[in-house]
Amino acid sequence: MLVRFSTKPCFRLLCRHKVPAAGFWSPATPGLILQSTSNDVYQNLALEDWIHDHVHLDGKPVLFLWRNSPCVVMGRHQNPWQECNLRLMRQEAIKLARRRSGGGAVYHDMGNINLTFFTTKTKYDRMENLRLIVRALNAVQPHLDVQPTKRFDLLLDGQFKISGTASKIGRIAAYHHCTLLCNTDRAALSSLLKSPLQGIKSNATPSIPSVVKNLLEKDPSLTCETLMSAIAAEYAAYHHTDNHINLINPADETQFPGINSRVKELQGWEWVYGRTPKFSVNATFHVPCEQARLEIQVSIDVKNGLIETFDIKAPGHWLPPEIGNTLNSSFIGSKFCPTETTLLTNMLLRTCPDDQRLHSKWKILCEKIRGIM
Ligand SMILES: Nc1ncnc2c1ncn2[C@@H]1O[C@H](COP(=O)(O)OC(=O)CCCC[C@@H]2CCSS2)[C@@H](O)[C@H]1O
Repeated sequence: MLVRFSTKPCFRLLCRHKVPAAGFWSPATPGLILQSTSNDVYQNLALEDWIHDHVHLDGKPVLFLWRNSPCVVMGRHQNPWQECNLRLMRQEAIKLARRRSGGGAVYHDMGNINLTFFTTKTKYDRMENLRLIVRALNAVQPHLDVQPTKRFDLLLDGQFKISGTASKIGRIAAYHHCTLLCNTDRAALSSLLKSPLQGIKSNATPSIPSVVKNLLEKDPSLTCETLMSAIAAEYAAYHHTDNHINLINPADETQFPGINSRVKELQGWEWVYGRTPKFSVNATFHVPCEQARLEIQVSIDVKNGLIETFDIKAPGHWLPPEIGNTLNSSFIGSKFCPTETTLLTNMLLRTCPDDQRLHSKWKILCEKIRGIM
């Protein structure tokens, strides 16, 4: 498979808006294949949106190939507390991203390839793209049994999911992006995509869990690089275009003006957590009390990631009602987030009477509350 690499496609000739010139791009080429040099999920998602918003795709579809260091990418209308194990993600420094397309939450690492098919809205065709991937896979390994489903997943051997799809359709442009599991850490995938929380009520989009498999488990001689080259070659053949893979750096503000502010937005708490559809949590904790265990109930409403109502129900002999009320009202308006809860708790402890027993109860309670965030 002969795929040539080069680094500077010229976006000026492609763009709907004026951007600085860079490198080469033949306007006669009926398509373009790009590959990101970055493994940062926020930069790659920002580049997708940049291309969607700036590039003139009429008669020039674009295929963008990218891989990320370990992260979870949820859909635009999802609830991260419901979809993933946030505590584990923080512990392992796994990034969390919210994409602009809908659908469920997936895990990415360097063993997972992402493919984004950009077209005009009228040329948008997910099944055509998936069939192209299947042809590419069969060109590398004719014995692979891979089929697209009605949900636009790709299944290996009729049962194992190897690819999930999502898309964004704009006024003029559209993109279909999908994953391809080559050699992903499946243990990490399943532990990170499992929320330990019960008792969340929301209208957020739920993910549809599947049994997944890596293509390399089927054929250990495959590599992500071979598969990307095969897909690029098939894309070039199908679109009668050059099979150059143009390497691009999404951090390059001179090629992609405004990209860095898009990256910042995608990294921000307001986008990742604050865009979660309104939800409520009901949790029950047990706290030690003399030789017994007491039950404490907490109900929280969260809107835009901020606590809207907070109601803690604890036996009056354990937590004096006026302290419970202070806790309830002080949480209102703060972020549903453990760091913010720690700050709040420390501040409250400084203002409350110097009662060591109360302090320790308060700390236990706040630790439990942090545990659900
Ligand atoms: N990387 C990857 N690939 C395929 N399937 C996965 C992956 N990670 C997790 N899963 C499985 O899919 C379900 C969720 O399926 P569900 O159908 O709910 O969601 C999706 O498939 C969304 C795909 C989004 C693709 C985008 C392309 C570029 S940025 S992300 C999850 O619970 C796991 O069982």
